[in-house]
Amino acid sequence: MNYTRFLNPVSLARQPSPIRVLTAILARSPPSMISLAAGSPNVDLFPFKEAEIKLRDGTTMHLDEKKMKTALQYGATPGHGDLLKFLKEMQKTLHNPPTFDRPPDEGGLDVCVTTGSQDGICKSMEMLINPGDNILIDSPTYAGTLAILRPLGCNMLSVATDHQGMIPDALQDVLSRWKPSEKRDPQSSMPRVLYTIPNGVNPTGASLTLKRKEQIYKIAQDYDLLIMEDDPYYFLQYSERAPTFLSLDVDGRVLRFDSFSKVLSSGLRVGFVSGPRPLVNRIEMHMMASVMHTPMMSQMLVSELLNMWGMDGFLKHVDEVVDFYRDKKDSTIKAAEKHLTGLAEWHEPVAGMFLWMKLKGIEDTKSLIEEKAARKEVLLVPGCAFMADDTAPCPYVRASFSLASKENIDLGLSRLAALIREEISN
Ligand SMILES: Cc1ncc(COP(=O)(O)O)c(CNc2cc3ccccc3n(O)c2=O)c1O
Repeated sequence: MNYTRFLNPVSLARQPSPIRVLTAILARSPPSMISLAAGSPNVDLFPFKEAEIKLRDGTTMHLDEKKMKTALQYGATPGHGDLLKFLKEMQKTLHNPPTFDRPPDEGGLDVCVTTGSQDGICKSMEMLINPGDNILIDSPTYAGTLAILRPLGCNMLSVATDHQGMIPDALQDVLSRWKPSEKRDPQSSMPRVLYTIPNGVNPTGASLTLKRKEQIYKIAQDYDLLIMEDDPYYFLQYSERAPTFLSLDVDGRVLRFDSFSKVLSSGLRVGFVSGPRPLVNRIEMHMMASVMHTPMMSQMLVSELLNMWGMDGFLKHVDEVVDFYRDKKDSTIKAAEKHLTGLAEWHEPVAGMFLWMKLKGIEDTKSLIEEKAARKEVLLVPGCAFMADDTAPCPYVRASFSLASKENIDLGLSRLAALIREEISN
């Protein structure tokens, strides 16, 4: 893979920070090394000494003085060592990437902790995209990614999706404007990046089948596309976890974004990007210049928990989380069938926390939701929020079933039904 063709001038201009280089040298030096280099504050002056964290399962996690000092001090940009080690083992166990043992300059797999997957996606788009570039995205897609892309001035080429995610034939149709051979023409306007959410799509709740992933990966090979696999709902799949693009990635063309937000904590802001070393290295240099690293306290809490639980313990917790969301999904579908049959259409989600509904007889849901629904005391997200063109009418709404009680989901959907009846009778 020629990774340089994917990098924009800003990313190509990035250099490792001299201070971070010294930090890395110090990290691998013997205790006899005398450092007069880093401008790090003296941790003995920090007021925080140690911590006991009570877990819901009745156990306790203890941050002793040594761990507390590490958690309170500057750390390495790629992430806290113990956490990074666990994450790399996790990727090997769950995805067995073909690039795992490849040399770094040949696209060997690397991992960098990010401040939520949002941070990784944002830094990656700011590494890859130039104003005027064409980029391929799911339609509909995550509003947070649209918010990243809009200011970059690129052309978002929407690829149709259905209840099984991105449609490979639709992707091929969008790309039919170009010849695959144009991948060798630096002046070509052909897209270089494909962004997709493979599981529990936000907002549709759809998941790509393995067959579709294989078809999409083949198209990405034909046109030399990078695949950005944004997968925060990977651990929220209601049935067996499907193979990922990372597990198919024989070329080193996948940047995968994982997140602990849906299973451990969203407020700790711990995610991680996995992908070819030449690309992850550029993200790290951006991280050095922007925030230096994801907060060490957050990383320490996640690292201590994962290393205490081990992979089996973590996946046991994931199973409990999946049981919760599957049960909430079931009660949401029951309520939708009870109140919205004939008024709306939907597919049953197979992962995640969202129900995507098309309201019948209503051309655009924006004013219905933002003005009238609020008066009925029910809040959803209008479908236009998930569209590259958010000015076009959109008959869809997204309902999230993660927080509301089953009773309130039932009441909320009954209020939505009353609202739809009023709207279509006018
Ligand atoms: C597909 C996809 N990719 C990346 C992310 C970011 O996850 P993180 O940075 O790892 O925590 C998300 C998070 N999605 C949302 C977050 C959110 C936060 C406050 C309020 C509302 C929110 N709504 O509605 C969301 O959908 C996502 O759905």
